[in-house]
Amino acid sequence: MPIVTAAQFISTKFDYIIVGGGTSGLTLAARLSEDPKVNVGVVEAGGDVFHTPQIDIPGMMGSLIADPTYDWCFPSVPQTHSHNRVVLQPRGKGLGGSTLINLMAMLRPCKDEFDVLEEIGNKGWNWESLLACMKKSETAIPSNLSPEVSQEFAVPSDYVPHGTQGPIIKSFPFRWSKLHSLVVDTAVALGLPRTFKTGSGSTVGVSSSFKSVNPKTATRCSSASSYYEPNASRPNLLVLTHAHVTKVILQAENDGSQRAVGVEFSIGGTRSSVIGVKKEVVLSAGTFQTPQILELSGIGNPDLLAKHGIASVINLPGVGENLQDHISIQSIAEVDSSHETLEVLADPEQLKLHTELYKTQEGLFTTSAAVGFLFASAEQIGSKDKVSQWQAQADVHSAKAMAAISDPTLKEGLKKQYDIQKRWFSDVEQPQAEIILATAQWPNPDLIPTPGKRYVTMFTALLHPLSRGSVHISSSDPIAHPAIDPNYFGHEADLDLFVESLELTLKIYETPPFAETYRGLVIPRPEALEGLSKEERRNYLKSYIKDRCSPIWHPVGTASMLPREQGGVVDSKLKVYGTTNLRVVDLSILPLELSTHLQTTAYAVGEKAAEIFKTLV
Ligand SMILES: Cc1cc2nc3c(=O)[nH]c(=O)nc-3n(C[C@H](O)[C@H](O)[C@H](O)COP(=O)(O)OP(=O)(O)OC[C@H]3O[C@@H](n4cnc5c(N)ncnc54)[C@H](O)[C@@H]3O)c2cc1C
Repeated sequence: MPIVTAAQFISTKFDYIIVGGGTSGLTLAARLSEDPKVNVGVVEAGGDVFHTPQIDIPGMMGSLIADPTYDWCFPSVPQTHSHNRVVLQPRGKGLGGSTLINLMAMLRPCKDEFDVLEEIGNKGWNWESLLACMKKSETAIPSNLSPEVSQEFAVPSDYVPHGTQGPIIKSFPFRWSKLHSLVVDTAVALGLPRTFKTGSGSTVGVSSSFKSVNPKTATRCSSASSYYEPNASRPNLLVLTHAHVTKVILQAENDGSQRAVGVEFSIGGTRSSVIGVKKEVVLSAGTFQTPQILELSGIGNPDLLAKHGIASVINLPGVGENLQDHISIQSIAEVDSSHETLEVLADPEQLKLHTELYKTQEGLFTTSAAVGFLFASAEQIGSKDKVSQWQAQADVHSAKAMAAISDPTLKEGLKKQYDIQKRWFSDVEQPQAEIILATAQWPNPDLIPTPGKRYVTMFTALLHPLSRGSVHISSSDPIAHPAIDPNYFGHEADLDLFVESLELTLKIYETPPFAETYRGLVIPRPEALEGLSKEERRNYLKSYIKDRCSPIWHPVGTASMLPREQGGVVDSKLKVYGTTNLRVVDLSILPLELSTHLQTTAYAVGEKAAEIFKTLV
C-alpha cells in the first residue's frame, strides 16, 4: 500500500514507526518491510513528489537548493566568528529527503574513520561491517573508458569493493571535460597523486567520483526512487506525507525507563497521533530535526528544556550538541572560452540543442557539473613544520574549548574526539581538506557571468573541523525552525588550516598545466589581492572566508553514538539512553565528521540499522 491518508495511517497497528522518509529512513523502511509479517509506517513532513526534471536531471543539480518545496531552507543563527552572518543550511524535504536535492557524488570515507566508531565504544561499527552495508545499498556500474582515459581522469578501475545488487545505482559521468583532466595533472604536479583506491578506504589524492545516476536513463537515484518506489505496493509499508512529527509519545516503565508508544504529528496545523507501536519508534529526521524532536519530547538538557516550558523526561545533555559540518569557500576563475562549461546553456540555441540531446542520454544535462575531487592531508596542505605548528596551536585552543564546557560527560566525549582528531592531523592517509571542481560559475547573487565567457568554481572544504556547534529548539512550537549554530571558526585553529587550504586551491589555478587555460580570478577579487604582503594576503583571505563561507551540507553529531558518560545520546544499537525502544537512524549519530560526502554513509547507516533491528527480540 503506498501513500495513505491520516485516517488509514492512524488506524493501523505498526511494528515500527519511522519519523522522516529521507535517506537512512527509507533505507530502513524498505529493509524492514521485506518481511511481510512486519508493518512499517513512515511519517514524512514534506511531500511525495520525487520525480521532477529538477530532481531527475543530473545537469540541473543544485537548482532545488533554497526552493522551499524541497528544501527546509534553515537559517543558521548569526555566526559570531564569521562576521555575524546568517548562513543558509539546506536540508532536503519530502520523500527522499536530502537525496532529492544533493549533488549526487557517491564517495566513501577513510577506513580509520569507520574503525574509530568501534574504538570509542560502539561494538560492531567498523570499516568491515560498514563496507558490507555500503555494498548492500548499491550497484556500481563500471566505466567504459579505456585504460588511458581512466588514467587521465583518475577514474577508479577496481570494482571489487563496490556493490553489485543494491538499489542505488552509481555510475561515472557520461561526459568528461578537459578542465577536469587539467586539474588532475596539476594536482599531480603539486604532489597530490592520482588515487584509484577511494572505494577501499584510502582517499588522499585526486580522483573522479561515482554519481548516484542511473546510466540507462541518465537520471538521479534518490532514496525515494531506489528504496521506496520499487516497494511502494507492499501492503505492509505505509507512508504518510505532509505530516510534521511534533513529538514522540513516551510512557514510563516500572524500572524508570521510557517506552515510545507512538508519535504526535501535525497536518496543516491539525494535531493527531498514532499510537500502539509494537516494536520501535525510529527518528530519521536528520541532524537538525532529530534533536529537535527529542527535545520537544522532553529528552535533552533539562535547563534548556525548562527555558521553553518543556518538562524534562530524560536528562541527556548531549542532545543537540557536538554539531560538526564541512565548511567550504568558493573560488571562481575564468577559463579559456573553448571549454564547454554550463555557461554555454545561456545561449538559447545551445539550450535547445542540449535539451534535445538529453532525450538520447547525451549532452550537458546528463552529467552533474561537480566532477573532480581532491583530498589533501595536513602535510600536503602545509609542510611537516607547519603541521607541528598548527598542532601546537590546536592544542591550546582545544584546551580552551574544553574548559568552556561545564557538563563533565560532554567534556569527556570531546576530549576523546580531540585525541582522535590529533592523531588524524599527523596521519598522511587522513585528508583534512577537499577541493571540488565544478565546471561552471556556481550561482552567487552578486556575480553575473559575462556572456561568452567560461568559468570554473572550486570549493575548498575543511573536513575535520575542531569547532563544535549545536542545534536546539528555539521555541516550544514544534513547527518553528530549530536554532542551528554551526559555530564556524569557534575553534581558532580551523581558520588557520582553512586559509592554507584555500591557498592550495589558488595555487592550482596558477600552476601548469591548468595555468595554460586559466584567465584570472573572479573571486577572491584579483585587485584586492594585488601587492599584498604575505601576512596582508593571509588576513585578507581570512576575511574573505568569513564573508562568503558556507557549508557543503554534511552536518553530523547531534545525537552522537557514544557512551552515555561521554555525552552520548544513543548506544551502539542506536537506542536513545533512558528508553527501551526509541532509536535514531540518520547521520546525527556520527560522533565525528567524516572526510567525505555523506549520502553513501547515510544509506549504510540505514542498512546497518536494519541488520541490528532484525536481531532484536
Ligand atoms: C544541497 C545538498 C547537497 C548534498 N550533496 C551531496 C553529495 O553530492 N554527495 C553526498 O554524498 N552527500 C551530499 N549531501 C549530503 C547527503 O545528501 C545527506 O547528508 C544525507 O542524505 C542525509 O541523510 P539523513 O537520512 O540523515 O537525512 P535526510 O535525508 O535529510 O532525511 C531527513 C528526512 O526527515 C524529514 N523530517 C524532518 N523533520 C521531520 C519531522 N518533524 N516530521 C517528519 N519528517 C521530518 C525531512 O523532510 C527529510 O525527508 C548533500 C546534502 C545537501 C542538503
